[in-house]
Amino acid sequence: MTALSVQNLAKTFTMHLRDGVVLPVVANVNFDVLPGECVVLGGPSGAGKSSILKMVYGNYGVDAGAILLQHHGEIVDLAIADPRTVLTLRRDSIGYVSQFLRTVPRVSALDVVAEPLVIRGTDKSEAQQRARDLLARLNLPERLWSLPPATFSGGEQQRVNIARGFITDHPVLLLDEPTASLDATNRAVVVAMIAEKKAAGVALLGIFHDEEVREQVADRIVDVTDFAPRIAA
Ligand SMILES: Nc1ncnc2c1ncn2[C@@H]1O[C@H](COP(=O)(O)OP(=O)(O)OP(=O)(O)O)[C@@H](O)[C@H]1O
Repeated sequence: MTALSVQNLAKTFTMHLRDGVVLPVVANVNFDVLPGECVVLGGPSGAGKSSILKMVYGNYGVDAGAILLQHHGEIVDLAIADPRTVLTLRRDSIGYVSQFLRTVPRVSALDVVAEPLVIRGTDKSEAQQRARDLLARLNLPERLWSLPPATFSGGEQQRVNIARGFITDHPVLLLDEPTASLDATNRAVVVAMIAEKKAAGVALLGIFHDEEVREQVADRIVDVTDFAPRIAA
C-alpha cells in the first residue's frame, strides 16, 4: 500500500502583476512513495521540484490532479481538502522540514523543537526530553537551547528546524534541502536520522542538491523534467 500517491498533478502560475502572463510549471505529475522508502525529486534548477513539494504539503494550490494520503485510517485527497482538514493532516499525517526556520520571538530553541509533540498531546516534560536528545544529537551547543533561535547562525537554525521536523512520527515526511547549510559531521547525523525514519516505515519525499547525500538517502529518483508541460505552439 502506498503512503503517498501523486496523480496527474498540474500547476501553472499566472502572474497577475505581469499582464496575466501564464507560466506552466508541471503537468501529469505521477509518482508513489511507499512506507519505508525515500524518493528524491531530481532535475535541474527551475524544473519544478519545490513547486511539487509545496503542492504536496498544501502550500500551493493545484490546477489538476490528486494527492492521496492515509489519514486516520482513510484515504484523503489533500489537493481538494478544506483548510481544517489540511491542518489536521499536517498535525497527524504529513510533516515538512523546510530549508529555513520560521522563528518566533521569545520562544526558546527547546520549545520550538518540542512544540509539535506538545500540540499532539505529549506531556511537556517528555516532549522537552525528546527535544534535548535531538538537539544534542545534532550537536547544537547546550548554551543555546534556552535562547530563541532568531540570532542563531544559518546552520544552527537549520538544525533546530530538523529537530522540530523529525521529533514527530508522521507517516509521511517531506524534506526540502534539509542539509543545505550543514557541515559534514551534521550532514552525516541527518543521513542517519533519515535512515532511521525509513526503518520505522516512514515514507520520505525530498529535494537534495548535495549529490553525496542524495546517493546515501535515495531509494529512487523521480526526474521532474518528465513532467515538463508541453507548451502549445
Ligand atoms: N510562486 C511562484 N510564482 C510564479 N512562478 C513561480 C512560483 N514558484 C515557482 N515559480 C516558477 O516555477 C518554476 C519552477 O520553480 P521551482 O522552485 O519549483 O523549481 P526547482 O526545480 O525547485 O528549482 P531549484 O532547484 O532552483 O530550487 C520556475 O520557473 C519558477 O520561476
